[in-house]
Amino acid sequence: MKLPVAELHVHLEGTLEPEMIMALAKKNSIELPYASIEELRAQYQFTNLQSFLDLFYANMAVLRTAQDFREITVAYLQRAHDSGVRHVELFFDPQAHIGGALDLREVIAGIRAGLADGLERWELSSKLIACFWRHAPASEAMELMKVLVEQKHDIDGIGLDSSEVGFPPELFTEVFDYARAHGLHVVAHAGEEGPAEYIWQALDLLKVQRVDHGIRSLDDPQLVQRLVDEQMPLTVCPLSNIRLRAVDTMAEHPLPQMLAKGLKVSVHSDDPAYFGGYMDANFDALMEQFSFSSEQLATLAKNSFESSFLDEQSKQALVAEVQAWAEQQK
Ligand code: HPA
Ligand SMILES: [Zn+2]
Repeated sequence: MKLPVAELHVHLEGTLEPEMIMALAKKNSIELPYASIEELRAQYQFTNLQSFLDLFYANMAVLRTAQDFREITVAYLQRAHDSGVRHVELFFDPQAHIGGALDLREVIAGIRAGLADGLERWELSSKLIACFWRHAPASEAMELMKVLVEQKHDIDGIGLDSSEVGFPPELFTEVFDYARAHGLHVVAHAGEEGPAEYIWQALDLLKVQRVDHGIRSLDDPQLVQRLVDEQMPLTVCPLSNIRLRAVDTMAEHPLPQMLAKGLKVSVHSDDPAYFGGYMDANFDALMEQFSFSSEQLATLAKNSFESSFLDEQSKQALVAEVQAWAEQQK
């Protein structure tokens, strides 16, 4: 039996494997600046978050039809299912896909069709979260936020992603107020490269229900205390942190320290096609370095379900499966 987990921090566009990028470019007659898959793969050397985002945004332009979105969603869910994932809360970047021929409604319909396929084929449940770009003006996010609500687009929540340093959460206070007032779940990337101060802002101004990454919280003991007291979920992405140089080596990754402090951490894959793998690869890398006990693994898995936006009954059923897994390890 695989360790059952929830994937709460994965960007759909970050699951586009190089083979899919080349195939979609060909199908949609899009010229890529790479002659071969090897040339494309050679770009996957990142020095920081921005160096990754530049490639990530360029590559996602190959997505042009609702069917493209459906197919990449199903391909991801297949991969997630294979690695023990039982529930997914999927991010996508609407601002990357509007302005062209495709309507936002078709993008969301394509993703939702893929998510429905996943439920039918693998009983994999899901939520969909639209992330706003923090490098774009907050006024643009606000306009889009209103469109999402007024036109009743089928999303479960909103997030905040892209370039972090220089774009503090406070810029998006109004957007998040609006989302909460309309019953949407709210999460935000904070403390990946940016300072602990951005995590305070995400809590106090955006009033988020989860912090994505949050590793820089360890710089601020008062913040750690607050996060522990509130049992605020932090979605940690080990391979992402290494590949984007937020952390130098796996040996220095703060996850064991975060667990030991009683922070509500869980493990996620962020942009698995870019960072060296899916949920299983993240756990393998952690195990190789830290040899976590089955109790520690069960805590990470239990946290992932408890941090999700599933209803209480579903959470309890999945947590019971984690306990059954832990029993089997004895
Ligand atoms: O790790 C990330 N950080 C910020 N924005 C992102 N968009 C995709 N992945 C990321
Ligand atoms: Zn992310």
